[in-house]
Amino acid sequence: MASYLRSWFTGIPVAPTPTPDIPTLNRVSPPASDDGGEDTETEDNSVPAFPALNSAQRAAPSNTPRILSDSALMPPPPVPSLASRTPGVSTKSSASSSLLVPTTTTKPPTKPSKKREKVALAPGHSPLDWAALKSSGVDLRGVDTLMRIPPSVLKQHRSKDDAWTAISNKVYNITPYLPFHPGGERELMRVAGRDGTHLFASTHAWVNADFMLDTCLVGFLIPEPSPDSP
Ligand code: HEM
Repeated sequence: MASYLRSWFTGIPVAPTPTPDIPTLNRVSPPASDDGGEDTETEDNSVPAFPALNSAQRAAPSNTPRILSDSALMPPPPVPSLASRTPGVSTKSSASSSLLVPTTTTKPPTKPSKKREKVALAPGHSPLDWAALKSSGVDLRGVDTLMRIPPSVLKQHRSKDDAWTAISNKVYNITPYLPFHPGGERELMRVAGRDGTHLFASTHAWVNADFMLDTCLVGFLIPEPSPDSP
């Protein structure tokens, strides 16, 4: 066994001692004599060298990292026209590598076309007050039943105290909502007596008119009936 281990550690193959009846090729396992034969008396207890004397580690020149000198290092990439730059002046050729603010940002921002006015609502007319009024059970429709309303009928309701508008084919009485509208009465009156779907959506598409005005529903917008129809 000892000779087997020694050959494994040192890497030097131990020449098998061929015996007449055992072919050399079959000697893959330690020889039977290792278990307690003649080798036990001459057991080798010497500690093998580590790394092995003929190992690749020992063969390597040195594993200490080599400190490269400046001349041995890869040179940095050339900086185009950096040296010839005048501070504060943009050069077209070095526009991509320049640290200057792009010229496009020096233009003043264009003014918004329309200014949205903030409207101060009267006390007691906050969105919460409107929600409370809606759920109070007070009649906000002003009509007994829901109706089919053609544009000609809608047109007749365009005064502040009797204002209707159509949004997505639903006709609402907007009179009670006028003092609660965050955009102001004047803006809301622009859709009185007509289809306000487009103006409403272009102003605040995120507002849920159906929810805001559900208790103000008076009917549904229908196409104008032709004069010939009965
Ligand atoms: C007809 C039903 C309408 C309802 C239920 C309604 C409802 C509302 C609501 C809830 C807000 C507040 C939105 C928010 O804070 O984000 C608002 C704001 C506003 N609405 Fe309306 N609106 C209506 C129609 C209109 C119309 C027809 C116009 C203008 C033509 C208009 C102009 C505005 C404006 C300018 C604001 C902004 C107010 C601000 O920024 O403080 N609204 N509206």
